[in-house]
Order: sequence, then C-alpha cells, then structure tokens
Amino acid sequence: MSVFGQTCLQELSYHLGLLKAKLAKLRRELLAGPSGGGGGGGGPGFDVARTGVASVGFVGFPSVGKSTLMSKLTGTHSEVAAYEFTTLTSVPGTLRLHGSPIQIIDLPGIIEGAKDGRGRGRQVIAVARTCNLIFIVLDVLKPLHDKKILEDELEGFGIRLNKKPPNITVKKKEKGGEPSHLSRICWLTRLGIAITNTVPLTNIDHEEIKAVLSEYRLANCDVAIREPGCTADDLVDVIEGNRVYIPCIYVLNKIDAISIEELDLLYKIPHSVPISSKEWLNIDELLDALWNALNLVRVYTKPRGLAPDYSAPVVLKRNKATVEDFCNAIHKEIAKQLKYAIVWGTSAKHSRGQKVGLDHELQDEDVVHIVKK
Ligand SMILES: Nc1nc2c(ncn2[C@@H]2O[C@H](COP(=O)(O)OP(=O)(O)OP(=O)(O)O)[C@@H](O)[C@H]2O)c(=O)[nH]1
Ligand SMILES: [K+]
Ligand SMILES: [Mg+2]
Repeated sequence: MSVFGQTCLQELSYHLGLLKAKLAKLRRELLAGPSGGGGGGGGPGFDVARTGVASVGFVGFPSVGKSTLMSKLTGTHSEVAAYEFTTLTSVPGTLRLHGSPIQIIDLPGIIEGAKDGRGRGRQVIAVARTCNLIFIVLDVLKPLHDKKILEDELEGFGIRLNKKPPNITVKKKEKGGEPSHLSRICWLTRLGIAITNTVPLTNIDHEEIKAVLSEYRLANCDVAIREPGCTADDLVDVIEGNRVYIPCIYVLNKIDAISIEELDLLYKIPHSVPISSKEWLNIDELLDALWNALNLVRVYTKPRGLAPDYSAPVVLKRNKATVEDFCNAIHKEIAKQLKYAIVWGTSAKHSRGQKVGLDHELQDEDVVHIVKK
C-alpha cells in the first residue's frame, strides 16, 4: 500500500475511534439529563423489594406474553390481556428452582426509543440493570426484528448482554494536565501513551486507541489489551465504567402459533429457548437454561452426627462461594467462630471429607460441616 493510502487508513481509524468515544459521552449526558437516570420518561422509578437468591427481569415489547409466563412460573397474579400495555408497573413473584427461591420480575412492555424516555421504558430498563439475568421475551412471529431493537435499547443504557467485561486496563499516569483546545494538536504529538497488547489486535488499531484516549483527555496512561477481539467500543466501555454485564436468554414465545419447520430455524438463535407460555411447551428447557445462566452454587449443611439437609440449601453466587461466604449467608458471627469446616463433594480432595478454612471455594452441591472454636 502507498504511504498516502496508509496515512488515509490511519486517519480513518482515528476518526472512527473519536466518533465512538463522542457518541458514548453524549449518550451518558443524555441519560444523566433532567429526565434521565433511573427514573425519567414520566413518573418515578419502580421500587422492587428484593427477595430470593437471584432475580430475573422480563423485557419485551407489549403483548409478547411476559405476564402469562411470569404468572404461571410463580403462581403470582399479573394481569394478562390481548391489548398492549396491560402491565403498568413491575410485578415480582418467586419461582422455587432446585430448592432456591428466585425472584421473577414481570415488567411493562417497552417500545423503541424507551431508553430515550419513551413510555416507561427507562424505569423498565433501570430495573433490568439490577437483575442477575434478563429474559428478552419475543413473539416468534417477529423475533429477529424485535431482538435487535431491544438489544439496542439495553445497550444504550449501559447493559452488556452475554458478554464478559473486556480484558483491557487503562491506567492513568501522574504527569501532564488537561490540554486546552488550542494546544490539542501539539498535545497529541507528545502523548505519554503506552499501549501493550499481549495478543494481536484484530478489531482495533493504535490510531483508534489514541483517538479514544484523546477524546477522554487521557494524555498520560498505560493501556493493556489482553484479548484479541477487543473493539473501540470495548475500550470506551472500560473508560466510561458504569457498564453492567448480565446474562440474557431470548425467550421465543408463542411457538404454538408456528410450524415445526419454522421452529427449526428459531433454534439457531444463540442463547434462545422457544416456548409457549400459553400451552406450557418446552418450559423444562427454559428452566434448565435459567438455572445454568444464574450460575448458582447450592451448599448443603450437615449438622454433627446427622445426615445433610438436602431440602434447604444455602445458595451462593459462583464467584462468591467460599466457606466464608457460606458462613456469612447463615449468620454474620459464624465466620469468626469457625475452627475449620469439613467439605464433601466436588470441591473436596477426597470422598471422606476434606478439612478446609474460610477461603476454600465451594462447588455446587457440596456438603459442609462447620466446627466451631
Ligand atoms: N398463542 C399464544 N398466545 C399467547 C401466548 N402467551 C401469551 N399469549 C397471549 O398474548 C396476549 C398478551 O399476553 P400478556 O401475557 O398479557 O403479554 P405481556 O407481554 O405481559 O403484555 P403487556 O403487559 O401488555 O406488555 C394474551 O392474549 C395472551 O393470551 C402463547 O404462548 N401463545
Ligand atoms: K398484554
Ligand atoms: Mg404484561
């Protein structure tokens, strides 16, 4: 490629990075504006009293069958009707799955433009942001079109679906202040930026990185990228912070209204489960997917000389499942009184039980016996 071509490409990358960063900043300002934040878009936010070990929020267009599903799953009444916007506020219920109480939150339908204040969309998305799992409920007769719109609405509110936080760190260094607009060009030429990538970068280049950093006035910093697919949007996410990474299941409802051939095509959508909430079809698969996505760890307590109590597990989150977390879930004094614990199950080294301390990581269905000092 000619030197000229190379320079053009670099400039293009740079401008692209700049645009992405500017867009993210504008979006943040819009959300923080007078009608922004968790509330806005007319009326106060929904207050949901939290119960259970984890929560699942239902997001979808009106009349896709959210309330039908929620009512049947939990036995809690949530109005169902053929007209749109039947549900006007958040309606929580409890589903008991594998001995674990899980909060299911039915929400009003949202429409395109929800994140920008249309309808009660912002309140709905604000609740979804605090859930451990999101069900995007879709009508099988128009799933792909609606899916994209809903994803954009949630994205715009800082929610990242089925995604891990990007493996990028941006560390500010001490020296250097904010440049004025006039000195911007000189400033860019003497940037104190060090970029380290431990893997080849496929979706971002150094020009784009520099552009994003300059938009955020990060003149002196170390950037480390440790995964190949990172994009400028990922970098922006890391700098902006305030993003939430939530698993999502696409619930493709009303399969009773389509043919088997059409159903085969639907199965190709990643993270999706086709169901009929009205005819109660394929709900087992949905519950399995729900359980797996929540990534919970059930721990059974074993009192001295007795069999383990399998009816009431202590339920922990996968990355917060040490013996200490287990103790704290029972009573906040127990960890202090612990001499040691004996663990049986996947996390134990041998089947006759392993003696462990507070920092031992527990696995699903482990049995624990606490020995006090
Ligand atoms: N054919 C069919 N119809 C369904 C199914 N699930 C729900 N419906 C119907 O779809 C209509 C809307 O159901 P709702 O449960 O009120 O839908 P919603 O998503 O809660 O609606 P809003 O609260 O208005 O957003 C009702 O007439 C339901 O009977 C299904 O699996 N198959
Ligand atoms: K409805
Ligand atoms: Mg409803």
